[in-house]
Amino acid sequence: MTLPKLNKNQVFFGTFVHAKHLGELEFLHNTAVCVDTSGKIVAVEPNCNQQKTVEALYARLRWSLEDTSVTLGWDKRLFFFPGFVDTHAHASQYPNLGIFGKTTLLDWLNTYTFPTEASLAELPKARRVYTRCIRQALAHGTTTAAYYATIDVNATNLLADLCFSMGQRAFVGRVCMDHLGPDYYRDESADQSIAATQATIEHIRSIDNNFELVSPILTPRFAPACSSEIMKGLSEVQQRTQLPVQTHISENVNEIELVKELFPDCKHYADVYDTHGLLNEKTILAHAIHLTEEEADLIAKRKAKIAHCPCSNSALSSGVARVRWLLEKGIQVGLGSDMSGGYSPSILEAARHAKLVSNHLIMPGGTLGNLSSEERDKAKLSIEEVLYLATKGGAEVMGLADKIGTFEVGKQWDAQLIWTGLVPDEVAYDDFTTYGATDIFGWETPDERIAKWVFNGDSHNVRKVWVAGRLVHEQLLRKENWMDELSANSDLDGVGLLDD
Ligand SMILES: Nc1nc2[nH]cnc2c(=O)[nH]1
Ligand SMILES: [Zn+2]
Repeated sequence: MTLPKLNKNQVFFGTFVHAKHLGELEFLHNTAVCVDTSGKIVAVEPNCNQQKTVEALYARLRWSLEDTSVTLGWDKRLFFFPGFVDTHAHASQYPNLGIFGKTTLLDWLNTYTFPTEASLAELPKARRVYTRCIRQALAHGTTTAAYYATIDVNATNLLADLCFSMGQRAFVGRVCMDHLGPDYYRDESADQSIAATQATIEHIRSIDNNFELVSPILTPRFAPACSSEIMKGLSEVQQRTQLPVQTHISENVNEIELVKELFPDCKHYADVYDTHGLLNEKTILAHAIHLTEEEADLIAKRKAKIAHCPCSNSALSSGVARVRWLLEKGIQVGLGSDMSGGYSPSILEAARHAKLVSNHLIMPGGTLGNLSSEERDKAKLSIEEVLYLATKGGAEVMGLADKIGTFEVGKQWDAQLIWTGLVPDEVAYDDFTTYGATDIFGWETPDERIAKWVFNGDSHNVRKVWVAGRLVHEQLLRKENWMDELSANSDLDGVGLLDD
């Protein structure tokens, strides 16, 4: 199968905001973005508030009004933003979002994670979980995600099917782990694990021949859960297929000790992946918190990428990754929700958290607290920088920078239409209307509006979402009578939530 063509060309009018370079947001006002039937941007035209510019644009493209569908975003509460890229998410852990107690990585895996992942071998349950996971990700503006599924081939294939049918761009990985995991959740052998991975690759090829929307990704869970044989086997598959690879690195201090014990001949954690042929420009490494200088230099040399997962790193008290340090070494960095080490499906949440933990790093008592004040200011990430990581940075990490991440001719229309409430001139104290959590009064500068969205925005602000030109999410406005509806349907899930 391949993606069917759209039946119309499309033009989007309004304000477009994107980050073409680290630390810079570009605002394109009064602009039209034209998208052809393959979902590709073919023109980005300024001054389109003028009729004659629009007419000339249609003439140049040889498009007629009848063959073109139009989305108007002229309202000053609206702007288009590139779809978010989640470079690290465990779709199979979605039902556990927010559930982690006081655990840290290794006991969290055994207590919450492995039992949940194992339970998804039951396909109706997997369908329910994966459908909600994708729906929520799209509703939060995530147009592309690198997903871990489970060790189960059928459930992993189902995740790929759902991404394709719900229209999310995704890498889907069947988790490989033949070591240390519990008896009930472990591959039987390296050979079985590689054969199962191969089965998922073939399945994804059968639904998306050229991996246009959904691609397999080789997924050794992390070094402690993988034998040398499994890692070597996956490296051979990669050399044959050129597929991307995802895994974890240097997330937790106990995990690092375990890696030292298990691989005594390797110099360090990064060297484990390197000596097994898994450290290269197609590798996405999640976390990378406690890397040594030597490891970071090796990662930079191999051009491997890093998924920064600040919500997870805070939730599991893993530590704070030194993002500025990684970027200055020339390593490409994106953001990951790391559901459900992370508590939220939202990459906007990851972006704001990335900003805040970069502040924590340099506070007195923080890891870099002894730096000079000039160096400390430099280590902090700005809003413009975290929005870059959430979009173009993520695209680079996934090897998709030529396709997504910004609004430029030649890229795919992967976008979200953001709405920020505008408080009316007159508000009464007994008016209970809210305009989302981002109250815009109208006097804010464009940068300030973006800052308010980054710190208080959520899925309520995401009006529409497109992937490859296709509308994949549209916000349904809340019905006024939802309370009546709940009491009329008292068997609805969740109604008695507070009773027991
Ligand atoms: N955060 C996180 N780290 C891991 N390391 C190995 N497996 C996992 C996982 O599922 N989540
Ligand atoms: Zn993870």
